[in-house]
Amino acid sequence: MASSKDLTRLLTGLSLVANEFVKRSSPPDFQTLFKNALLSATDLSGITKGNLRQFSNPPPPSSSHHATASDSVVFFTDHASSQSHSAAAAATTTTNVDDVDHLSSEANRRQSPDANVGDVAVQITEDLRSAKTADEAATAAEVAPALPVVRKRRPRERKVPATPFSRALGFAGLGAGLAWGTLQESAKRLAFGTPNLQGNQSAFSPFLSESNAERLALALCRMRGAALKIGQMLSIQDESLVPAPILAALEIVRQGADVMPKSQLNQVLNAELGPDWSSKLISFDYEPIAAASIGQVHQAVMKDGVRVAMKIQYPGVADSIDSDIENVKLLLNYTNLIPKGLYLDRAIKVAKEELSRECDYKLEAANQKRFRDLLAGTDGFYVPLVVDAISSKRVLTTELVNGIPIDKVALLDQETRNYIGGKLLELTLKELFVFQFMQTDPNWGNFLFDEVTKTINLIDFGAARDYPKRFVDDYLRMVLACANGDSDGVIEMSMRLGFITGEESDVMLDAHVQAGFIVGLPFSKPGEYDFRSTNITQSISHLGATMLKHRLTPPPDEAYSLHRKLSGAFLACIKIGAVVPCRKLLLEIYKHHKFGDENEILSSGSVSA
Ligand SMILES: Nc1ncnc2c1ncn2[C@@H]1O[C@H](COP(=O)(O)OP(=O)(O)OP(=O)(O)O)[C@@H](O)[C@H]1O
Repeated sequence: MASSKDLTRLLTGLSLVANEFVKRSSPPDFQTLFKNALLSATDLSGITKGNLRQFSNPPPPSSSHHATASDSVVFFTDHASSQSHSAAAAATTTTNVDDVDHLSSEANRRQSPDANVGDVAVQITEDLRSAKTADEAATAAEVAPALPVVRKRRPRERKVPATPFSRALGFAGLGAGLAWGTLQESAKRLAFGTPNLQGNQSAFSPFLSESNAERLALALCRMRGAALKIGQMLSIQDESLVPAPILAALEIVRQGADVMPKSQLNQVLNAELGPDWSSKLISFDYEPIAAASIGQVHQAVMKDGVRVAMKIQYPGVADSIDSDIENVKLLLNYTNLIPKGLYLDRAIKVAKEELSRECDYKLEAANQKRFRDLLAGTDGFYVPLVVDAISSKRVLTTELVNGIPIDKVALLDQETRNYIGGKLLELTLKELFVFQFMQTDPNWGNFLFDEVTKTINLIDFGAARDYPKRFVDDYLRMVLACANGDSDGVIEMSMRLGFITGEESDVMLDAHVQAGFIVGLPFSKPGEYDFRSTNITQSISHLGATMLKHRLTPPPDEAYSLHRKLSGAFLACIKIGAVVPCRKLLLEIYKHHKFGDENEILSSGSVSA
């Protein structure tokens, strides 16, 4: 029902604008302010405005460069400079000659000229929709729950709000828009009654209405940066736990952000790579293959003919991580949706650190090279090469790879899905327990399955981190205790790792141990674990509420990214309906693991296969 609390929310949203005024020593001129206010006002009425992408070709950057008249691809055809620039690129790049040769041959092997990732994914979805034979229909029915009906959004071209002020204003507009949506929904419920959705969904607050969820999603797509990243993290959730309208809105967020206009894109490229950046390329496609949370990705062809993906960071997002997250926190606070036991401040601190690392593409390049080395001898995985000569702190150029994103492999045959599920779990266990270095962003788009080579192409290493040896040793002991149903072992290791203090109530300890056993279930029995018939996520969510209520300490810092990744790996197996010999994979790791402190063995628990 419309209440004074809703009005307070509306005012809190608007007060963000006022706050920003007070904080700023030099307020913007009134014309800009008026324009921004208008933009926010437009957003209040649905936040759905924005120009659809229309790529008109600009005048060529110099006389030696030519734009095609037909589409978004611009060709740079200066032959003389092509040779010298190609040589310069080869000289400055840190990849060695073997790597460059390898890059060319790998690229030829992997890049089928006409197909791109999106096409394949769309094709699969189309196949599902148009299944005609009984077999196809049966397969479609089998995978149907794994593919929610998604409303496709046409990408909008909108400038990234790049200054702290324009970003704060965007959040203020969103805050006010959400409050307005809440008022509308409350009024609707007053007149027509609370909608009777399935399960307990009718109990959701009017804040979580369908229109508010969509409003939030579209605003995040326009803002991009840290806020969108958080939305995308939330979007990787089990369908059975999240109400359908919210899930649909989060899917919008997951599909990608709005697109930077060409002028803004060129500004970033010139500033990062110098005005002659195009001299290293044969062509550059101004239509992005993806608009992600922190940057958008474009295809280009290098002078040696190799196709590459250039990830170009949105301006201003790196400098506004702190303020973006504070604004998200403000929004969350006045929704009253955050339970106390979430220790939001701690989670926010960790998120800020992770996001600032992700904005440093030099760090990402280093992570990617490290993973490439670590996985060099492992069958079934491929990490694309980094092209240092066309990379900087805000631009990352890597070899272009093909593949179907993991969430879209549901229509492939069972054997292939089992293979992919097994490979994903093998990789996850290896990263943590063998490499002690993990890519912690479980976004399904980061794993591209190439059907021809049966290889999972891995991309996006911005969120990679090391785990200390002692943490890894104890975590492995804890996972084994969970798998073996050993409650003393779970409690002992959880205390050592900092998940509990030991002073918790019996209710909390019991919930903690039960949650551990549920997560350990796939590893508990010899043979194959069938992720198609699991209810891990539902069981955990019941215990989660108890744990949030009775928790005495936030989880250790390492746990945030780690648990995001582990649950991402499980959810991927559930989503694709894989059947995986989980215990065998775990015991294989355990058998070869060298514990740092050999004397300290797990108090109980067997390692029988
Ligand atoms: N080397 C590549 N080959 C093919 N496609 C790529 C490559 N690099 C990036 N992409 C495409 O661009 C998308 C976004 O790239 P990436 O995940 O690296 O960006 P990000 O900003 O870290 O994204 P996110 O917000 O998902 O974390 C990928 O999902 C993929 O579709």
